[in-house]
Amino acid sequence: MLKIALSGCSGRMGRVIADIVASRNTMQIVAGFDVNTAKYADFPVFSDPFECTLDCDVIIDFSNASSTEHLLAYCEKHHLPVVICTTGHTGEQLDRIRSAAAKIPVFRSGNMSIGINLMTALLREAASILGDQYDVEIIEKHHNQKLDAPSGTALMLADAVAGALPYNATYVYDRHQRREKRPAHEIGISAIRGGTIVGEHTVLFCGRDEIIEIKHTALSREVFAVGAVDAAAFMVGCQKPGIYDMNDVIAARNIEFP
Ligand SMILES: NC(=O)C1=CN([C@@H]2O[C@H](COP(=O)(O)OP(=O)(O)OC[C@H]3O[C@@H](n4cnc5c(N)ncnc54)[C@H](OP(=O)(O)O)[C@@H]3O)[C@@H](O)[C@H]2O)C=CC1
Ligand SMILES: O=C(O)C1=N[C@H](C(=O)O)C[C@H](O)C1
Repeated sequence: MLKIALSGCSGRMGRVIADIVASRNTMQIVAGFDVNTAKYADFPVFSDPFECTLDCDVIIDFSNASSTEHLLAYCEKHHLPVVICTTGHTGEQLDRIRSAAAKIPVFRSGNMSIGINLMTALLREAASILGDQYDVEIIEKHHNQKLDAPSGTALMLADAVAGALPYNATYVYDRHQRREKRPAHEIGISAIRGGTIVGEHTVLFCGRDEIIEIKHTALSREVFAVGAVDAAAFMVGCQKPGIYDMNDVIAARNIEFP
């Protein structure tokens, strides 16, 4: 039985994860960590991971970027693999994640759905073919409760495109004070917030007289939750310190993207 501790257990994603784990007989949530300790689940919830003395095999984290450093200290102390799904990290927080990966297995992805991870492969292909003849713009849409912008996914998609372009792209998040034509070699990233949109990401390659759009729509939070639970099972199997992402989980299942 896989024993999971769930960070951010009282939040939107935490509650979906708890339902999915409860529906599987190979795993259980033994503890939750959350600043909000209101009772939503049938496992104990701790406001600080260090208060928890229960045994677990892996941590899944959907909380807040400000809690990552403390959570990593706990994982390092107990030598536990961690699946970080939280987004909105600063450069410093990302450095801390990388330094933890020298000691423990760390999984990190801005999006846990198979569809978005396939999309990154399609984007790499498109960017390498279209090169510098097409302007790249990314539009992401999310619910009005989301704290960070742009989304972790939008940054992940931008990185996939940028890595395949023949130039060093600059990311541009805001044009409202600029009074100039759109320079080449930019990737524009726009964030829209409203209502209950689960998550929509569109990447546009805009050329002369034609536009190619590659778009992903998440219709429920389950797509992320299933990916996170699969990643947790994968991380318990892989004992080596290092940084892992959804491509490692997909490869382990023998699914091949181009
Ligand atoms: N990688 C992926 O595929 C996905 C990533 N996400 C990311 O996961 C994170 C959570 O999303 P979501 O569930 O919608 O957000 P919620 O705000 O619904 O849930 C986060 C939970 O964590 C709690 N929390 C806030 N600060 C801390 C802290 N310092 N320590 C412990 N717990 C804390 C919140 O409490 P309170 O409400 O009281 O602040 C809340 O209960 C976000 O960063 C989001 O972008 C979301 C979906 C998919
Ligand atoms: O906060 C969310 O809801 C989501 N966050 C992730 C992100 O920042 O990309 C993933 C997903 O789009 C939902």
